[in-house]
Amino acid sequence: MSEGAYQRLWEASHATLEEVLEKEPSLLEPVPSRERQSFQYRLSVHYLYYLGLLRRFDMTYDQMVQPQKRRLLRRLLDGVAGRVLELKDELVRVDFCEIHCLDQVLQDLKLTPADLEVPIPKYFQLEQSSAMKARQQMLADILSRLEPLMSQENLRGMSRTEALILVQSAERARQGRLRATFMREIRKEEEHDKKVRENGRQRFSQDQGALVIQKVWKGYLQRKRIAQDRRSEMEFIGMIPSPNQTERISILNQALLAEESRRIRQAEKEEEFKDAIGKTHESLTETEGPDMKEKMKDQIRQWFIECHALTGRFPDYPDEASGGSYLIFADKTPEQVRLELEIQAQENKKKEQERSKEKERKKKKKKTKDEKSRKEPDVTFKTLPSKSIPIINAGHEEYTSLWKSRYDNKHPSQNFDSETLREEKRKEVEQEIRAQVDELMRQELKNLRLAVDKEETRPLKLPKKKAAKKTGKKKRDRDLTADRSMDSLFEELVVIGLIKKNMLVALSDYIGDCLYLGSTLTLANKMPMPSLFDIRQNVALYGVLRLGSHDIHSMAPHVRSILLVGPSGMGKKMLVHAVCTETGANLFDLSPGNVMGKYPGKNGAQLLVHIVFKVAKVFQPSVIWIGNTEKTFYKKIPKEEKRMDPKRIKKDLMKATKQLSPGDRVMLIGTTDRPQLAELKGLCRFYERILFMPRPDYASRYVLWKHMIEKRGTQLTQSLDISALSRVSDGYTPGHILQAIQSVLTDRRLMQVPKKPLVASEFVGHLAKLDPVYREEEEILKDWYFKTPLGKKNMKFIKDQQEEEARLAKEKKRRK
Ligand SMILES: Nc1ncnc2c1ncn2[C@@H]1O[C@H](COP(=O)(O)OP(=O)(O)OP(=O)(O)O)[C@@H](O)[C@H]1O
Repeated sequence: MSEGAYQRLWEASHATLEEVLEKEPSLLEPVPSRERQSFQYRLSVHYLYYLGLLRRFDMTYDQMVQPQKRRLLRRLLDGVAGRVLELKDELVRVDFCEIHCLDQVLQDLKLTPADLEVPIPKYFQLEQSSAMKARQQMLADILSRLEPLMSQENLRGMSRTEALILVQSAERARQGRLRATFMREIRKEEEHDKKVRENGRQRFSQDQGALVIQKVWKGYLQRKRIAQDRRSEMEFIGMIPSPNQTERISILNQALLAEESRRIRQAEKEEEFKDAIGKTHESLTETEGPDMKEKMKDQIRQWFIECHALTGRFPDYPDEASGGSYLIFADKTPEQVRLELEIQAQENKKKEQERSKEKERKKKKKKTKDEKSRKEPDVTFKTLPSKSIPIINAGHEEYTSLWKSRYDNKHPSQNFDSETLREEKRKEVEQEIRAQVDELMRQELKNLRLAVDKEETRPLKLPKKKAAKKTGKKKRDRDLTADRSMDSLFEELVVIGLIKKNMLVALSDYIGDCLYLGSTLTLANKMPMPSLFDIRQNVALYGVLRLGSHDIHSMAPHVRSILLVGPSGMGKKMLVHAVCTETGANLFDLSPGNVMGKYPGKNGAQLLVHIVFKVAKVFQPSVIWIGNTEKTFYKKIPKEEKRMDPKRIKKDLMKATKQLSPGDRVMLIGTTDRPQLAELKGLCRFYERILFMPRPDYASRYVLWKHMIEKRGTQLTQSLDISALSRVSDGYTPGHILQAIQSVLTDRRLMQVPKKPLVASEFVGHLAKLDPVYREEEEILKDWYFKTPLGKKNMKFIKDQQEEEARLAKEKKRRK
């Protein structure tokens, strides 16, 4: 695609954005609880629109070359991502759960399930800072240094006798196998001879023989032709993929190459632009600077004189904090400026008085409100004020005023626009020169006062520094490792095994299809369970988008920790690794098993948590993974685990997590398959979001089988009934499915596939050897989930709804 194509895409996105922004204020109006459904519908529509915008802005930002436009696009992209996260939070508040059935909205907007996918901005990986890359290199270096040591530890010596026995048994096995093959062949020959002797040879005439051969050959040819016709028809109607993959792959490769070459051009143009920024700044300072300086001085002098003529005294010079002499240039008379300054001082005083009064008033109000709410629960829905909308608005305005109505929009240039750059830089230079002029003019004003009014120096009004808040914040915690460098702490954590190298796996590798009938199930009063697709989206929203960019993190509602709950093999660990891969985050492993014995002693746990959080914050983004997190929150520690002391770090962990603030890109991810063993309150208080992962449904199992088999390098054929496999694998997790595939598709079997196609029955035997997720286990997990705060709310909401429906039905009956 060309620069023009991306320009058109950008224009189309802004047309949609304008529509959405117009409707934004309507979401802020409170809506009574009975209109919950329509409110949820409006929220969903906005959510889907913003998701689409995020996808398009990401594509345009990734491929557009013009550096000034890219800067604006980046702001818009981050703003829209922030808004998506805000809307997700709103949806959770309205739906009382982490999954949202958007199938109906999807249909109404004429979108496809692929539009529900949360796009991960490509710049997360492409624009990783040099510091992040250096850190990854450092980790690789340390690990490579440790590797020989570890492999030496693992290498167990072998005695001479043991080695001899091993070699002898291998040799005997080889000879045995040879002899067996030899004997089998002899036996076969004997059997064949015996048969010939018994039956005697069948005699055919020449014609009969020719007939037999023709029959067999023609039958074979016809069968082959029919299979070919059938295959090409299926390909034609799109039921099976075309075997000519090379053509498809070469087209894809070409597209990828074109994208890559645009990225290279981006880097070149960015370099040029950076050069131009410096040069423009210099040239403006040299050419226009002196003029600007003189003009400013004249204007300020004029102001001094006018003020003196009007009020009989020289004015106070505005201090630096309030913008210096810039205040005078904002189209105001000197009198107005002076008055404003005085009024401002008075207002500040008033505000402080009012604030203290308001606090008292609020306290009283809260009391009465509490009493009221106890009497009549009145639920209303409205969205919270957004942090990202002002940023999106500003970006949209900049686009409209600067880029929308350009004459060259049809064939836009990839070069930067020097006029726009000069305009921007002029403002900057003006500010710098104003600061210098202010300094000079303050001195001049002092001299004038002395010479004209014989006035000694007036005390300069310094803005009062806000008194440090006494209430609330306690003293900052003591730094236990103040004398250590960050690099040495990092190295220590790697050596000790608390920082690990994450497995490279993309979030898109977490396979799973979405639930297509969510709304229908809800209408039938059946609670839809999260699909693997929902889980992937939630991890993208809570984990990846928040950690990937500092700007998005500080804009989005703050989430410090998430908990993944599901049976073993559901891919919890895989998701943790995927978050690290997509965002380039460090992986800290604070699982109880891994923490055991590290930093022992009374204050060891405190030191451990302190170092981990310190390094995680400095080298952000970071993921702190707590596997088997139920152990850290055990209700009762089992006897056999007492030695491990799994709750050792709990207190310090909770304290340190609370201290994470917006902008600290550190996320705690807990994983567990037995949450019922932990104390519910502590676990739910610690983890802000809980994502429940039940076993996969039919649709997900279907795509899992298909993808996993294809990933092993085989083409699916008609002989393999994936649908049947998906049916019989009900109750099995993706981990089980993967295990079954790995056991069947050995290298040997893969080589045989062209001659002997795969069939479903091959997999069933291996699957049957594995233990599925039993109904009881799943019921326990579900029961646990409905005891969590959000689960409880959900249950209550459904119960209320059912009661309401029953009441309405009764009333209807009575009326009849
Ligand atoms: N949705 C999925 N798509 C592709 N692969 C998956 C999926 N879910 C799980 N897997 C694969 O299944 C295997 C098991 O997953 P993983 O170890 O992450 O599960 P887990 O839930 O953490 O298990 P445990 O609770 O036993 O630690 C991994 O190899 C993972 O790659």
